[in-house]
Amino acid sequence: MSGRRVGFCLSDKKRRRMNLDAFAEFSAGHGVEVVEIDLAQPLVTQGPFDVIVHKLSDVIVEAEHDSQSQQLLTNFQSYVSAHPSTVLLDPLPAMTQLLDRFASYRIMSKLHNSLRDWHICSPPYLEIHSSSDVSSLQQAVMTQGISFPLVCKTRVAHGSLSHEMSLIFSAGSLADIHPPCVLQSFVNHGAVLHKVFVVGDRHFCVERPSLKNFPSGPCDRKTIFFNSHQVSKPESSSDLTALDEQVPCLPPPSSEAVAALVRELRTQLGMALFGVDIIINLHTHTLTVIDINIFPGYEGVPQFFSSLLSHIESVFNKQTFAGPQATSFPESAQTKGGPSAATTGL
Ligand SMILES: Nc1ncnc2c1ncn2[C@@H]1O[C@H](COP(=O)(O)OP(=O)(O)OP(=O)(O)O)[C@@H](O)[C@H]1O
Ligand SMILES: O=P(O)(O)O[C@H]1[C@H](O)[C@H](O)[C@H](OP(=O)(O)O)[C@@H](OP(=O)(O)O)[C@@H]1O
Ligand SMILES: [Mg+2]
Repeated sequence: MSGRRVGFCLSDKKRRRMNLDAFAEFSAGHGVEVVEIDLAQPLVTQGPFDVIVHKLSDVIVEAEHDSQSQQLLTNFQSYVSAHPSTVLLDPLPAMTQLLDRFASYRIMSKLHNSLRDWHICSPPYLEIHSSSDVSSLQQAVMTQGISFPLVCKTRVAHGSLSHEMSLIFSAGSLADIHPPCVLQSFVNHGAVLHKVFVVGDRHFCVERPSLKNFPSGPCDRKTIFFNSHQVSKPESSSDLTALDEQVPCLPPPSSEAVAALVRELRTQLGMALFGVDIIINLHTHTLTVIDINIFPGYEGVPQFFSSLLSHIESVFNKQTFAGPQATSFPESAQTKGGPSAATTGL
């Protein structure tokens, strides 16, 4: 793959979290040059690029209200429009939709239809666009079939504020929400989260800590405010994740069902780099999708670098054989997962 150039456009935090320097070294060993793109400088003087890998979520969200960020985004979009043979991982419209929980939860809510045979669903949820009185909220919650406890999450699905959420136990506590937000029925799942990390046509399942079980139904308990990064990171351990009583161990989600889910989401989203958070309903054993993330951290996936480079190379091959407009990716052979991650064929 000599002479191939891959541009990366990441925040400093994301660049460090991903260890881009190590990926650049790894890629150089395969004849692929990794170039860090400076959004503040003209891209045309930094290119050309065969592929651009980016996580512009910061810029996209800030561009809503900041002219400088809007200019950076416009510069980027102008370059991409002027260079149609440069493949974006992932396309901006696809990424933008996942920055809005209203949009991503609409996609999740359709899964039980498209994946009916696999008994895959997502919890009932309600979009709260603006503030209203508690009795109207209570009525809307009941009409939508949202059960208590429920989880309140910000509409914006990216950045530190997006991980601040709350567990609400009764109608009276609906006064604690701050619209715009979503209210999603809480599902008891034994404090185990299954993170599915997708890289092109491969995916890896990683178990993580998760919120513990709570008694179903409304109860007179104060709202619990928490940050999701205190709950479901590999090292997360708190009163919120420690089960109050032992429950039977649930089997992990079937690899066939996860493969069907990933196939469906890849088609729906048109993306190659995303994460899906799955829990298993303690009572029905239903595979329940609670979240979708763009370009996640892939922590616990030792095959991330090789899978990302393999996917980038599949894009190169597609470009070579099908001309510069090609952007869909071939299925590729699977490799066995590492000790902490499992891959299943698609
Ligand atoms: N409907 C739900 N039922 C049960 N637990 C839930 C539900 N929604 C969220 N949780 C718990 O809260 C945690 C964070 O939720 P979610 O993944 O939506 O937040 P997030 O900030 O988007 O997370 P991240 O971006 O880190 O994946 C989950 O890992 C899970 O432990
Ligand atoms: O853009 P943000 O900060 O929302 O991206 C998060 C993402 O939402 C997930 O929280 C990632 O965690 P995992 O799903 O566990 O991979 C975060 O990855 P991290 O490695 O930075 O914790 C993203 O930052
Ligand atoms: Mg999540």
